Amino acid sequence: MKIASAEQMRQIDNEAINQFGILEIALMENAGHEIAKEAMNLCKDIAIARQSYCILAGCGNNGGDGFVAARHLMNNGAKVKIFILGNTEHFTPSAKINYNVLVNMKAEIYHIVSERDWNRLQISITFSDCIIDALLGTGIHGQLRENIKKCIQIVNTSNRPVLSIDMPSGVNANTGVVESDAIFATTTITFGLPKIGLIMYPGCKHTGNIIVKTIGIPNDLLTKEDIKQEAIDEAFVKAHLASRADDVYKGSCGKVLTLAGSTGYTGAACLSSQAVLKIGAGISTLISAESLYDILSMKNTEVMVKPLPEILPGVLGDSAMENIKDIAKDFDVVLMGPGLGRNDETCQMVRKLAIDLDKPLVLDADAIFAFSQAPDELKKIKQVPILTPHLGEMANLLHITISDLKDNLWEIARKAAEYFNAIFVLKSEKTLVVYPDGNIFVTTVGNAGMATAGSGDVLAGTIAGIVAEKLAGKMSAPVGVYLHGLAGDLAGENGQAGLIAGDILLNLSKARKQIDNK
Ligand SMILES: NC(=O)C1=CN([C@@H]2O[C@H](COP(=O)(O)OP(=O)(O)OC[C@H]3O[C@@H](n4cnc5c(N)ncnc54)[C@H](O)[C@@H]3O)[C@@H](O)[C@H]2O)[C@@H](O)CC1
Ligand SMILES: [K+]
Repeated sequence: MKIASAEQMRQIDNEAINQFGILEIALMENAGHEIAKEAMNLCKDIAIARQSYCILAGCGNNGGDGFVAARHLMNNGAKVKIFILGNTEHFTPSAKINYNVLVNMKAEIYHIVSERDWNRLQISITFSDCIIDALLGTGIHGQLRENIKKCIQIVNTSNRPVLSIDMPSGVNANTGVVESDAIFATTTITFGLPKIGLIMYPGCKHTGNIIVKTIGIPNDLLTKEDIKQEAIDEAFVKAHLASRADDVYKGSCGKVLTLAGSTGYTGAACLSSQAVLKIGAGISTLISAESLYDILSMKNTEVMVKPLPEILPGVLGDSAMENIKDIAKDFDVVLMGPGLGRNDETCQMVRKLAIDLDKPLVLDADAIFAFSQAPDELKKIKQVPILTPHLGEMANLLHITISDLKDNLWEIARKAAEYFNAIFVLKSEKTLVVYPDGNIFVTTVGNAGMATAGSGDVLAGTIAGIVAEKLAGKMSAPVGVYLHGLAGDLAGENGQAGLIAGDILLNLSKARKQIDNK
């Protein structure tokens, strides 16, 4: 499913209204109806006449959604109290209409002004079965006003179920940034498309379950090409990863040549070349500097190891280059970089190989470092390469600081992908896959336990394996990112702290089965 910024969502709403002729009030009605249904679902263990709701509303359309929900809940027989924060003179027209309806229905409405109002709010929250958060949606701007902040703090310490409307109030819809406070929701019901801030940190920690309702917005608007962000979720992977045929043989399942490892870093070579097989490719061959051959062949059984002449103990350089080019002819994909080392000659070899080989390439770790010494060389690569930097490696490649990169991550990543004509898998707590055409895919799986040595090596091998198997085509990088994250989540079921890269490796086939089976 695509994900939208606040501006894109506003644009979609406007087009639904102005081009398709759907009234704003109708969209709000649909939204409010869905909210009421979900609220009753959250309270389904309580008889409807005993259900008690506390609706916290701002004066924008988010509050308006809350007013419609209040009406539907009242009509169903639930007890509803509505608390309004903000200046009612600033009601949006649609919020005002629905507020007036509630007044006509003699709904229990309180405007939070005095200390007494705050006390009443506190008590109502304590005794409610569900709080509906209709304070702020995509219209948040600037620092939170003090009354909203105070209200959020009361909700967050109440220990009651919370249904947030569109966004957990306080989370920036464009970035996921929480400036000061934000509601921690049990469920967030969002409209049209999920907003970027629901997917990114720290916003994603505030959402609880996310439910998306399209509220009658025409599908053409929700799938427009100019919305260039998409979540990598189960549906995405199922749509893009074809099933393996029955009549395959190892050669037809994809062959990956891995150039990885140096003295002290044989583990990186093993993890990446083994991940190639564990994710499903048929053949994995690892190039080794000759003095590492014994250890690498001891550590690998299914991966074939080819020793080549070295320039220093455990270090590959010019002397291996022609051999590698020759060997690579038989492979579908070349993966370079995990633990390969940063010797000048190694770096030069990596750059020359990447430019000369007319093959799909996955460049990780030290291969990315090699290009940071001459970034423009990346543009000479014949096919669109996949680079898998973490934020530090990306900043180093672009010769900027990590904090500058973080401040404007999406824009910088988009520009870099376009400039270098490369696919960037930007590894962080929310890994992004950025394409030269500006499309960004954001993963929805993975956990903090995966911040562990070797996790990136497994990812590089996973992606190379998926590219080689040719079942996910242009979407191999996001599919690989998802399967790696899912494998990490499966491994994390036994505890996230202490999860090691080998655990992710072991769970790759299970992750893939989970996608194939469902
Ligand atoms: N436009 C549409 O067609 C639809 C909009 N919908 C709802 O409308 C929402 C967006 O509505 P709006 O654009 O009116 O915006 P919001 O209702 O999200 O926020 C605007 C209100 O919040 C206040 N506010 C903004 N920043 C604040 C801050 N830092 N501290 C305290 N108060 C602050 C403003 O004064 C204003 O009252 C969506 O999130 C969604 O819930 C839905 O009704 C579906 C249809
Ligand atoms: K909200």
